[in-house]
Amino acid sequence: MVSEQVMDLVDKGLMLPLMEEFYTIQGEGYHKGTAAYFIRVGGCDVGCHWCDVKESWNAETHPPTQIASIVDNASNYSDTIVITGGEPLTWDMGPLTAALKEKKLQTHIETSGAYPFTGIWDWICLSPKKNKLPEEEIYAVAHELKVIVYNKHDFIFAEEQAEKVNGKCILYLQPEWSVREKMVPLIVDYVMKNPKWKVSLQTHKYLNIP
Ligand SMILES: C[S@@+](CC[C@H](N)C(=O)[O-])C[C@H]1O[C@@H](n2cnc3c(N)ncnc32)[C@H](O)[C@@H]1O
Ligand SMILES: Nc1nc2[nH]cc(C(=O)O)c2c(=O)[nH]1
Ligand code: SF4
Ligand SMILES: [Mg+2]
Repeated sequence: MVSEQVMDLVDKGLMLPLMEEFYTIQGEGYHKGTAAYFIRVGGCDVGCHWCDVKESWNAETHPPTQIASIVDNASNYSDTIVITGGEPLTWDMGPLTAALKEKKLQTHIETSGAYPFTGIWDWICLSPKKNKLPEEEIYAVAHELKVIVYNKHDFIFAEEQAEKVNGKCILYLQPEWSVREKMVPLIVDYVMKNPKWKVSLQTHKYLNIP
């Protein structure tokens, strides 16, 4: 049981349910290939059936952790900190990102955008989900749009989402891992026909790193 005091600190974003942290190479999207420290925050209600981190969903299984200790630790590893989850925007990202910025660290987020936008971010990767669409405000500030392609309808969904993002946003199609053999040829063909899109692969899975 978590005390009411801890629940209040989590509500304020001063503590966060921390699932795991690891220093690795960003595998996906625009910053692919760049060393970064990942902070995976528990809690997600979006429910993607193909989610590759379902253990993250239940916030109660991840210990509420003081943001000061998360930041002190992260600053030992890298100048670039990727906040992921779970769905990080489940929580108020304001205090965590303010503390990271105070240490002059680059703040990146991986998000579905399904909850209100909070935090100070140097890079926003928006990966929208059909079952819980992004809140409107994130489309104007996203730096990259990364649509997961599980079936052919996802190309239509990708175009709908591309209509909504700002003009500078870089557009990626990323195969859902379990169907990659089937979807990669379709994505390659689609990108050659529609070159405003780029291919993103989960390169960390090919490299056998976290
Ligand atoms: C696990 S999610 C956590 C962050 C946030 N909840 C989100 O979905 O953006 C991190 C990234 O992995 C992608 N992802 C999750 N499962 C995947 C899978 N099976 N194949 C390809 N990409 C996947 C998500 O779309 C997202 O871009
Ligand atoms: N190496 C590596 N790159 C990633 N990019 C996004 C990830 C995520 O799960 O959010 C991820 C991840 O889990 N590992
Ligand atoms: S939104 Fe992200 S963490 Fe949540 S179920 Fe979907 S892929 Fe997994
Ligand atoms: Mg991942």
